[in-house]
Amino acid sequence: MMDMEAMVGFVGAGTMAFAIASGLVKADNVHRGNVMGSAPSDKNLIQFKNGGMQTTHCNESVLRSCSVIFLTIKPNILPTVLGEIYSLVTPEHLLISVAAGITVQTLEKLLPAGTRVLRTMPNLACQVQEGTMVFCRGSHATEQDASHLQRLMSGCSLCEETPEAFINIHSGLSGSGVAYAYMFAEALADGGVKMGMPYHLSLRLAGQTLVGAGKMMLETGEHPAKLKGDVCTPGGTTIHAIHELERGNLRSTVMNAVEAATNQARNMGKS
Ligand SMILES: NC(=O)C1=CN([C@@H]2O[C@H](COP(=O)(O)OP(=O)(O)OC[C@H]3O[C@@H](n4cnc5c(N)ncnc54)[C@H](O)[C@@H]3O)[C@@H](O)[C@H]2O)C=CC1
Ligand SMILES: O=C(O)[C@@H]1CCC=N1
Repeated sequence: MMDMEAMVGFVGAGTMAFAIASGLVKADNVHRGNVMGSAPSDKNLIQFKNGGMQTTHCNESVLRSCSVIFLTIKPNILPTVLGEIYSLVTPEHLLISVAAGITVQTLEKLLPAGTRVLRTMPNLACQVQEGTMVFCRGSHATEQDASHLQRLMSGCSLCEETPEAFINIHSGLSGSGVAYAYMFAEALADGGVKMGMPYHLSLRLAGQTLVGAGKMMLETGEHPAKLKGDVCTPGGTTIHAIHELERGNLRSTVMNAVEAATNQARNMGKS
């Protein structure tokens, strides 16, 4: 059982912060009134406000009010923001970074000695309780901290503890991967339009096709190659389409995309 009364903070109240915050609230793991997000301008706080969550322009207020805090700012401003809140971080805080590429070593260097840190990589689908997250522990984070995050995320995301090396790979596979899926959905819908179907119907069918395919894979536990085979009638429509996808190097292109994003996350961790 989660402590529903505990405050959960977000330093940075943008897209990813809102996705996690609303996922936690929808999963009934936190009361909406016990979520606090900070950002410099109102523009970025509006979603939090509309969702009944607390907002502030002051990162310090988040540190003073919450013990569990997601660091949901862009990687390039993380050092500046951690510098600003440094003196307010105490052993009571658990800091959970979602910043792509930023290593545990860098986070710990930027925070007071002994700070409990978890490094995570989520994806945007936390917002609809279908997210993925992997995380690793910093040197001072405890078993309880890891279980706390897993309980917190339960109901809005798959959440696995992994070696730190997998975090950048998960950025390439799933953090960014949802964007590849959107491109695939858009292309399916465009194909429908090309063949004469109205766009809105085509788009809804494309989205549901992705949902259904993912659900089949997870619920049956079957390998995607087997499920693909189930769709292919000999001499039928699907195998003709699959031949075209192979001609366009779909699988190799997707593997290259995961590699490119992973390498970019690794580079971001170096600078
Ligand atoms: N967008 C995504 O799908 C994913 C993003 N991430 C990570 O999440 C983090 C945030 O990314 P997004 O939400 O996409 O960016 P975003 O630009 O939507 O959100 C960043 C937020 O930080 C706020 N901010 C700017 N300066 C600040 C400061 N000095 N103090 C406090 N807040 C400040 C902005 O106003 C904004 O609300 C990044 O580190 C990114 O790597 C990780 C996985 C997926
Ligand atoms: O594009 C990015 O850097 C972030 C991390 C994964 C998804 N969005």
